[in-house]
Amino acid sequence: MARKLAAGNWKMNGLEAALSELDTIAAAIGADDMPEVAICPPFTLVAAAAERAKGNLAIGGQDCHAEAAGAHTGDVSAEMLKDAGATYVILGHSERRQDHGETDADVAAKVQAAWDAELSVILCCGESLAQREADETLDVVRRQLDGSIPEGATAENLVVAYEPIWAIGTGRVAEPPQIAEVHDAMRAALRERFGDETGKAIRLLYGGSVKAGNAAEIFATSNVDGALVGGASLKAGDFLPIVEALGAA
Ligand SMILES: O=C(CO)COP(=O)(O)O
Repeated sequence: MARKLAAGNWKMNGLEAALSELDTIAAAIGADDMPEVAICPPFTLVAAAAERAKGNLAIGGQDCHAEAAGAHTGDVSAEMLKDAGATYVILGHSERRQDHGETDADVAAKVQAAWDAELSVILCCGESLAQREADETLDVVRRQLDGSIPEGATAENLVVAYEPIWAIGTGRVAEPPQIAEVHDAMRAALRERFGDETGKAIRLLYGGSVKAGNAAEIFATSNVDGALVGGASLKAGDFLPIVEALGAA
């Protein structure tokens, strides 16, 4: 079974001083028996973070353009992330889908660009509160997976993160049975589409108000191979207990 993954998404947070948190995280996770740990800082810190991670810690971007280069003011390509030292990129986060109108087709094009640049993708999906209340969760997630993942997924180039929008930054974490229902369905969909071996090995992360206090319960849930952590990844003191809980799970 693939190594579990604890990934931190710093979102639009972090000035140079935040790299001291990254140093603390990188120093703490040297041991081989720890899960894999990735931090995805804002673009401005990717190169410095990769330099300071010293190979203990994977570094990722939070988005990339679908094209490799060109006249796209303000955008960053997958190849540029790779060049800066990133090995991961988060794509299809609900904040990008909402703030920038990204569709599943847009996300799929970005995933392909990331793969072309040999980055591993952390692909996000998840329903809104209205969709959950309308009992559409499994359909929404299935549609996002079908539409956002191109052919050619492997356990090395893809990680899928289930992040219910109503649980992001709200302190309202999904209940383990709710997480299990979606993760089991995602696992089945991936096995159906990419074959048993690949579908079983693609890591599935839960994201949405993961904290030290709820991490153990989440990591004990069916088909949860790690977490994508927002707010609690900004401070080493908040993030490391989550990493330890994953190691112990
Ligand atoms: O969106 C998230 C990670 O990508 C989750 O954010 P929070 O952990 O702050 O709820």
